[in-house]
Amino acid sequence: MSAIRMDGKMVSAKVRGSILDEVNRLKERGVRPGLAVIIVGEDPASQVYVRNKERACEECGFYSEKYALPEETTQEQLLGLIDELNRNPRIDGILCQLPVPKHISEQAVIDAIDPSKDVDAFHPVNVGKIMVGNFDFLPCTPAGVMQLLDEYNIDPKGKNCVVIGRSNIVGKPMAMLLLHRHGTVTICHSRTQNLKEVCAQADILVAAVGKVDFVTADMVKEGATVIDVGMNRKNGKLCGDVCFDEVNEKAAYLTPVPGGVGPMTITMLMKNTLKAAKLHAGIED
Ligand SMILES: Nc1nc2c(c(=O)[nH]1)N[C@@H](CN(C=O)c1ccc(C(=O)N[C@@H](CCC(=O)O)C(=O)O)cc1)CN2
Repeated sequence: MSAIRMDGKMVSAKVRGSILDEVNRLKERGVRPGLAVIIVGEDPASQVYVRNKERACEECGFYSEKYALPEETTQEQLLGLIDELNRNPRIDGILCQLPVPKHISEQAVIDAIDPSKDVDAFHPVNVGKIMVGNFDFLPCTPAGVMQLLDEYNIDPKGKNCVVIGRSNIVGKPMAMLLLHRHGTVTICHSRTQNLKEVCAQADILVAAVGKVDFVTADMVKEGATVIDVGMNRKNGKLCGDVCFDEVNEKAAYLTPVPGGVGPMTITMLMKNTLKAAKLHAGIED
């Protein structure tokens, strides 16, 4: 039997609808969430993501500003812009699309964003808050995965959860969020021994590796939930880390690429921006 597809587009549309409702209510109190999106250089995939973030802002009734800076932008110039946006009261959320060009330090950019406007939740202050379980914002991709699990009534509590990948953006925070929900979590990476065996024990398997067809059916437990966070290209076509057709026959739940975690990432950004606006306006949840 084929796996149930976890439909990120459908869940996103639902969440964005409820965000728009809340934005309409906030309008009456003179509050409109504002997001500034910065992109440096011409990376084609980043341009697509930034365009989709602008569209999501429109859909949710947010105010937005986009800063498309040339590849040669210096780190000083970029930090100068972030400093201005930190002080701009119309802007509740700031993000710089990653990756940035090599001559710019990604960490310096992240560190420069006011933690109260860090809607990516990449700033060390927000990372620390997530560690202790007392956070304002959750990183968008892991938060999107958690929302998808909730929508399909998949509770990580007491389950074996395996995350493949240990990036600061996805792998590490993903593991933390599953742990907060009482999952028994293992993080795997390039030096993990017996990777196949470890993955095959997973009730919930999250692949965030960035390699085409990395997760094959023999790595998947019968009836598992498989979440594909990969964003790769095979013969020009977008695909994830999971060998979809074969894993589809073994898993109980599976996210497609495209249409799974990706749309959720942008929707969670909207959720964080709404939260930032409410925090700045002194409105409790
Ligand atoms: N500042 C940030 N940079 C990056 C982040 C991030 O969360 N913050 N994550 C990724 C890219 N990303 C968001 O920025 C992202 C990736 C993919 C998608 C998405 O919707 N994918 C679609 C397919 C889109 C396409 O046609 O290419 C899907 O999976 O259906 C959204 C956001 C790295 N950088």
